Amino acid sequence: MILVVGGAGYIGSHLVKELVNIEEVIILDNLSTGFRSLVDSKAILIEGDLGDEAVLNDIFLKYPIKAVMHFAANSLVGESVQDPYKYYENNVASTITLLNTMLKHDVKNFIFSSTAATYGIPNVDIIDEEQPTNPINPYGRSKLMVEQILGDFAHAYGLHYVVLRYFNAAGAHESAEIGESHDPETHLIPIILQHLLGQREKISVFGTDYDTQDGTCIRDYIHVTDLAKAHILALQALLSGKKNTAIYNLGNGKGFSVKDVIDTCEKVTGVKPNIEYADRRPGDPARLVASAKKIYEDLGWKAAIDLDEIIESAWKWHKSQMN
Ligand SMILES: NC(=O)c1ccc[n+]([C@@H]2O[C@H](COP(=O)([O-])OP(=O)(O)OC[C@H]3O[C@@H](n4cnc5c(N)ncnc54)[C@H](O)[C@@H]3O)[C@@H](O)[C@H]2O)c1
Ligand SMILES: O=c1ccn([C@@H]2O[C@H](COP(=O)(O)OP(=O)(O)O[C@H]3O[C@H](CO)[C@H](O)[C@H](O)[C@H]3O)[C@@H](O)[C@H]2O)c(=O)[nH]1
Repeated sequence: MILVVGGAGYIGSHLVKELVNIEEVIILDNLSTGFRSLVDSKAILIEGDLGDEAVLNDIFLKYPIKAVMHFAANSLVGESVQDPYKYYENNVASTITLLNTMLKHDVKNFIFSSTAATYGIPNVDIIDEEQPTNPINPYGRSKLMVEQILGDFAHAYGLHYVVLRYFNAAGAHESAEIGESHDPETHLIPIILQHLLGQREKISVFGTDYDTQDGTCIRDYIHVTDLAKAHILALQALLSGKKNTAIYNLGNGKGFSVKDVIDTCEKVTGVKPNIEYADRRPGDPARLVASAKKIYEDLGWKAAIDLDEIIESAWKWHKSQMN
């Protein structure tokens, strides 16, 4: 049985949809940003907080948990600058409670959702895991702190872990039963699609004077189902003893500018957008593109879904939400 913390959220629910086919799944989620409706009916959902030791103890006593996959976090960069306590409390302190309780019950396999934000502003075009980590906001720092804690816990307590640093997660499940639901929504692709469905007046492009080909920021968009598959390979590597500790980037290895993404959305949907060119959003690096070579070499994982398909899947989901 696998415990998925934050399994009612966007990325966690997509992982659960794949994982229920091969393992029994129990989800712990406080539904602060997640939704009961995203949870697969084959999984057990416990509504509770990951910082609540009593709830965690009950779970580890009652269920034979082999591994924990930890998606739960607050993850809005701007909010983390305004309210760092919330981020260090939920993303770091509560994660320590989770790790400590796991270890007390002799559960030693852990998969952690980290982020490209741990790299800060990189000075290379393609980022591999050897690049220095230098996060520029409390959100990125909270994730890097947990990565460092995992290293120390592995050394001292024999914890086995895989850290997955996602670049820009996007898209929806092929069934269109689940997809990206954040409230408020801050991510580029859902914002564009909501606009094209008439739910927003316009799209604001944040910054046109970056040192990139068309002046807008470049990102590496990765489909949630590709992310889910990487988690399953990481889980199998931990459970089989093939890997004890590892850090991997998860991305497509291809960069698309904000303008490229808007153009692709227009092509996929056939709807013309209303675009406003606005100032830069604070804290945005000009370019974040992954090298995911390491996880390919170690576990054979490679992203399979390209930007057109990512947007097609997201469009299908957003249209289904209109009804
Ligand atoms: N979305 C992205 O592009 C992206 C990129 C890099 C990393 N990440 C990381 O991936 C993870 C999942 O992101 P997401 O976009 O699915 O976010 P999300 O907000 O949709 O999901 C997070 C889930 O965790 C739950 N949660 C939060 N705090 C909790 C707590 N204290 N106890 C129990 N449950 C709690 C929420 O209710 C929600 O269901 C996060 O850790 C995030 O930092 C996301
Ligand atoms: O309305 C919008 C929304 C976004 N953007 C731009 O589109 C790009 C992508 O922005 P997103 O908000 O979709 O994604 P981020 O790259 O900011 O953030 C993602 O990557 C980060 C790592 O850098 C974190 O991990 C975070 O959780 C994750 O969502 C950025 O240049 C942003 O400025 C716009 O121009 N207009």
